[in-house]
Amino acid sequence: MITLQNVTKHYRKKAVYEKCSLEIPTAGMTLFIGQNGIGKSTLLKMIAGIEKPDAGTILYDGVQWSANERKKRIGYVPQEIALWEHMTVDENLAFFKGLLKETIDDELIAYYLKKLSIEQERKTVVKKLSGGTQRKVNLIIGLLAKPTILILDEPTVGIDLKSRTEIQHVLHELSATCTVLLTTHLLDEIEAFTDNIVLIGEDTFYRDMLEEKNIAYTKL
Ligand SMILES: Nc1ncnc2c1ncn2[C@@H]1O[C@H](COP(=O)(O)OP(=O)(O)OP(=O)(O)O)[C@@H](O)[C@H]1O
Repeated sequence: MITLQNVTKHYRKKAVYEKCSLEIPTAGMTLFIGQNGIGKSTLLKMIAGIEKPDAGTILYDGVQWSANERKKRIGYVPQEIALWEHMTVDENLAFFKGLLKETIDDELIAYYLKKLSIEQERKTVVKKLSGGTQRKVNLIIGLLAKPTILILDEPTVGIDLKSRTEIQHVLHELSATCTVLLTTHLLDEIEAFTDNIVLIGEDTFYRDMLEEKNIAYTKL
């Protein structure tokens, strides 16, 4: 269980979270949904340890993790592409592997490249790849450290249906052994990943939509 206890986060005068508490199961996949600007990315960044809450505590299976533990155990895949664009896919993978102490082995990397249909692109420089392919490489980078928690901020934004399906399959598979947390604005993803949905904010559109589709959710 990932537990948020009385978490408060402000940006200048804007209160994004005010004494918020939430329990997120570590089994399976959790989707965070809600309108633009409501605080989904902020929440994921706080769980990943990239942003610090102003007050409150985040516990991982009942304990607080040090910055080092979070770095070791949490894979974070940002919304924006975080790759070296003048380097090839293989060079990027080697570079990011080099920053880590323990990583997944090359066979597993080859497995993900194949599952995501990008094994032909290994020698291509990133700037020549489509946005969708870059996003897939971004995802594999997030998996390199063998995370026990994988956090993805809109992992399938702006990519075609086939690629989205491939990413969804990989995430489903991963969620059997790893906690997967992600944000999405896509209805088909909300319907496909109904393990655990957290609705952020008060907008009734989302609540009505989930209730109409009979999808259970937790409110934050
Ligand atoms: N570094 C920052 N400095 C100042 N304000 C910020 C910062 N990061 C986020 N915010 C503000 O905090 C609020 C929540 O932002 P956040 O990015 O978490 O929302 P979101 O739900 O992920 O949005 P979207 O769906 O558009 O990605 C927004 O009002 C945003 O402008």
